[in-house]
Amino acid sequence: MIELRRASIIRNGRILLYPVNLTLECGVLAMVTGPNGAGKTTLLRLMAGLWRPSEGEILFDGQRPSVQHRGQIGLVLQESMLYGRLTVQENLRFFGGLYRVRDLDDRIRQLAKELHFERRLGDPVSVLSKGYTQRVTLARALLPNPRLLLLDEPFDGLDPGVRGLVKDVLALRVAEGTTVVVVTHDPELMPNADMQILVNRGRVTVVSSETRASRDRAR
Ligand SMILES: Nc1ncnc2c1ncn2[C@@H]1O[C@H](COP(=O)(O)OP(=O)(O)OP(=O)(O)O)[C@@H](O)[C@H]1O
Repeated sequence: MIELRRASIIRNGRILLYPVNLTLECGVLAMVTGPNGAGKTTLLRLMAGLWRPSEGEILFDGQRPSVQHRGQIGLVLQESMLYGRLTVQENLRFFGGLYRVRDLDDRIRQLAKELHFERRLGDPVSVLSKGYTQRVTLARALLPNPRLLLLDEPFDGLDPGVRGLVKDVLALRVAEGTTVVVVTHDPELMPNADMQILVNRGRVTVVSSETRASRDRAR
């Protein structure tokens, strides 16, 4: 699905990510861990196409990234990227419009139900708690049904019940074939990850990897 070929990020003469080779197939759940400042978010930005590789290249389905691929990537960074003065519904309508999501109101209702925030659709985002904001941010990323979902600390600030809910939502997307990459400081939150990626001082290492086929065989 996505392949990084000796892709690196250099900013102001500093290497933030050393050249990395990494391939993520469809329907893989990958967990990215590592200390603060290691380069985890930088890796997400690189995969999302927000930052171009300084060296090397990224391929989507074997092709150079295009505008069409951008629409297939859902990205949740630590800042919510929602408009505080707009309601939850208005925000989702706005982003859904950008992504040209079909049957938008139905899709919004469906995601609000799935992520348990239907009763907050009319509230301005600025009054939401962190846990609700996280869920709405995830819904924004899920609106266009992305094939690649990149999440930076999606469990941060969630109570255990909501963490379980978000995990289920992600597991369902993985089962449907979405490739999901989750940055987390707590590996115990992702015991089902097919792939563990460690980032340390800009160096990316795949610690363990299990293909979908081998995972299915083990069941
Ligand atoms: N826009 C930028 N320009 C230059 N350097 C940056 C930029 N953004 C981040 N960095 C640097 O890149 C390095 C990696 O940062 P990054 O945010 O990827 O780390 P992280 O592993 O996600 O950390 P954390 O766990 O604290 O979120 C840090 O030293 C940071 O200062």
